[in-house]
Amino acid sequence: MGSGASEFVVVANRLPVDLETLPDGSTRWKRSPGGLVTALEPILRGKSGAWVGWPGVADTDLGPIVEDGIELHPVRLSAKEVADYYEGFSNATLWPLYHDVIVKPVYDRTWWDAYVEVNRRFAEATSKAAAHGATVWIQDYQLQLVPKMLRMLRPDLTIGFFLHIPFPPVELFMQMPWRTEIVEGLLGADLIGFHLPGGAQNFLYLARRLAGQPTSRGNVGVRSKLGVVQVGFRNVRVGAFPISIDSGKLDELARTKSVRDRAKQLRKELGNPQRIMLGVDRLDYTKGIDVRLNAIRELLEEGRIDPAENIMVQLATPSRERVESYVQMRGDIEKQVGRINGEFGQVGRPVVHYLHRAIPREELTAFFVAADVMLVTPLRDGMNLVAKEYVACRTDLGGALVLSEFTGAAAELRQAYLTNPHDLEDVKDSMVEALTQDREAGRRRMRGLRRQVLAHDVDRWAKSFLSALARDSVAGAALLGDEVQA
Ligand SMILES: Nc1nc2c(ncn2[C@@H]2O[C@H](COP(=O)(O)OP(=O)(O)O)[C@@H](O)[C@H]2O)c(=O)[nH]1
Ligand SMILES: O=P(O)(O)OC[C@H]1O[C@H](O[C@H]2O[C@H](CO)[C@@H](O)[C@H](O)[C@H]2O)[C@H](O)[C@@H](O)[C@@H]1O
Repeated sequence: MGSGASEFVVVANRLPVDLETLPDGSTRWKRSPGGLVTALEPILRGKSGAWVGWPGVADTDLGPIVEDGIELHPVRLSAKEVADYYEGFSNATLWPLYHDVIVKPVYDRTWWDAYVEVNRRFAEATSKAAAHGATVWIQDYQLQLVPKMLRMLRPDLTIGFFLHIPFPPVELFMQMPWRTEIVEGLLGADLIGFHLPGGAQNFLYLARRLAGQPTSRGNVGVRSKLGVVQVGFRNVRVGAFPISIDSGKLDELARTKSVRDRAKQLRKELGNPQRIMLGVDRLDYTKGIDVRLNAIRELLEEGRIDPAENIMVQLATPSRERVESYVQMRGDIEKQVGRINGEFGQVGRPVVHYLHRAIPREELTAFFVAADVMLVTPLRDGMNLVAKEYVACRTDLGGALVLSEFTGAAAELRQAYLTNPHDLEDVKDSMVEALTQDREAGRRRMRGLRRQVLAHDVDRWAKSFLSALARDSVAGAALLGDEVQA
């Protein structure tokens, strides 16, 4: 297969923009949801590379286009492939399996066939876009077979892979009927990145057990002490690179007069309550939106918070709306919101303000600035960029972050009010602590959080991964890894 022109290629299930069809039949590009796009878009813009991905709608044939300075290579998916590969295998098999089986994963052989087929198409499209000797960075669980497929097509490429969601413990991963194929697919990369050392360790163990490859045994560090898997003559390195946000840019945006004025106005529109709690999530069962709503309801029932003075705003971006577990969860959450407002709200003064739509970035920033307590309560989350965004927006050192221990972000944001989302009493106590925190103590916590988020931004994440990828794999392994043992 011939080579293309791009020296640096990002490959992700989604392009950074989705093609949207308007009611009059015309189309326009709209930013894709989720943290992966938030993180990668600024990096690619700075590198004039290419992005291979799905435009978000089925059965659309599009040639390469340039959008906002990024060369986009759309990959076509049929409606059946969207159902089987994206909604099915990616989001009803892998997503729940990798998120602690919060929902039972479905193992369907036709979905697996579609996953293989679509991964092959992504590998072929990437092979066409990448120049000889280019660096290719493959993203996330939807494309775990692409590294091996691409290496077979293009042995000249340097291939990195990053997993944005947790990599599960061996006991759970072993459920997967195609577990060996997935591990071998990933081993096609030169460097495999995870958010946390735990994910990297889980993978090393499985590479030994399922692929039968010798691996290093020592602990993997954060951006250091990479693990190594020996695959024939190749050394595949494995490491932890916690992702982040463009903290400087968000800090700047949060300081603008328009955002600060809008934050004040939002407080007024919400009835100037003493405390505003905020949740911002894709509407996903991993995010623990139900956990925080249950906690609020019980706190109200117990009289520990006053509904006239403590309100909550939940911004929920629509997500994976045709996947059964998402349909059901939306119904459950909307019922919970209705119940709380029915029991504790007043006419014109609900306790929970719930919006099911995407909010423009500037408006979202104003919500972060306006909120006294940010509620981030996932049952499991790879990282959770929202937690970091809230911190970056608190230029005034105000606010408090309640953060689930089961997010990747909790490993870095130690001054948050950390909580176990499986323990409702603990969540309630953390919320009350955050709502009633002493001003000075709160400022100290926020100062510590901001130090972490501003020093470790998305640029540092990308540079740490890409510079490790650039290091010669043999010499790099000797320098960075532990001794390799069978
Ligand atoms: N502009 C905008 N961004 C949103 C909205 N809801 C969530 N996001 C962004 O989507 C990203 C979510 O990332 P993360 O918390 O890591 O969770 P993920 O959805 O699982 O990727 C963050 O950058 C959020 O700011 C919204 O309504 N509007
Ligand atoms: O593309 P969708 O199916 O609409 O889903 C949106 C994205 O969700 C996931 O995001 C993850 O990546 C974030 C950045 O690393 C991380 O902070 C978060 O914890 C993850 O859940 C998913 O991994 C992406 O592939 C999706 O595009």
